[in-house]
Amino acid sequence: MIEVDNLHKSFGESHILKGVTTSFEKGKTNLIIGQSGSGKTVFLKCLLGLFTPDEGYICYNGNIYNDLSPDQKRNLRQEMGMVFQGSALFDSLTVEGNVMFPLEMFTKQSKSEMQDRVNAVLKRVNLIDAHHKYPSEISGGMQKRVAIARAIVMNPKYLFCDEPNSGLDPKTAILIDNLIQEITQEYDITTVINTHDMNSVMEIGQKILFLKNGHKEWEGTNKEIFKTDNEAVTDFVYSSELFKKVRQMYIEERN
Ligand SMILES: Nc1ncnc2c1ncn2[C@@H]1O[C@H](COP(=O)(O)OP(=O)(O)OP(=O)(O)O)[C@@H](O)[C@H]1O
Repeated sequence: MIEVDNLHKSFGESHILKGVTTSFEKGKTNLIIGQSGSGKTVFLKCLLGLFTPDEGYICYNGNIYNDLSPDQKRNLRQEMGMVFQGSALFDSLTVEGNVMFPLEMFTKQSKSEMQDRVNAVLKRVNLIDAHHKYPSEISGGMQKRVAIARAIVMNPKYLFCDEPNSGLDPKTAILIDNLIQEITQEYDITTVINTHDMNSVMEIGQKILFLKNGHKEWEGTNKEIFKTDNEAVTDFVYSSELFKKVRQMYIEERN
């Protein structure tokens, strides 16, 4: 579980995060949504320990980050997996090499232990015959699977994903969303996902945090987002005609 209390972050005169308080439960897919520039990436980077908040704190399974020693902070970072926007695979390494990379960097496992672990996670993301291919030789959806395999190879307690669906067709996007949700539940990970994708909100938004101009405008579940009367949320979520119609149908069904 991650608890965030009164988080503030500024860059010079620009006050970006303005007192965000929220929590993300483990075993759940937690989504951060909001318009471009609302502070989602800055918030995710604070959760990753890449930015130091100016005020407030972040607590990981009961441990306040600021109170940890440098060694404890290093250990905590190794419990975090990250799926970057655009996958960020190493072009010069094979699929297997990409997934093995964190094990080689951060563990003292033998070659055969690492190989077993790499095989297991590649199998888990349904990539069984791409071990020796290079990123340029596989599809965007397969690259995302490799990125997810690499993010979970160290058995993380926390998984952060920045726009995991960007650049994917809607069907592949749903498969990737479902895979992230299954893995989150299976391994009881606290997963936080930055997204613009309204399909993701509806499909896997077990908890949704809506940021507006750096503050928490609304939070709730994908079921609750249908019912909310918060104008900022409805303006944002139902900016497409399709979703306006879906909401209307839902309201009519309820009445
Ligand atoms: N390192 C930085 N230094 C200065 N300003 C920054 C830095 N990182 C982000 N910002 C500013 O913080 C604001 C919020 O940016 P952020 O990237 O968090 O938005 P976002 O909600 O993720 O947007 P998008 O959906 O477009 O990715 C922007 O005005 C951005 O210019």
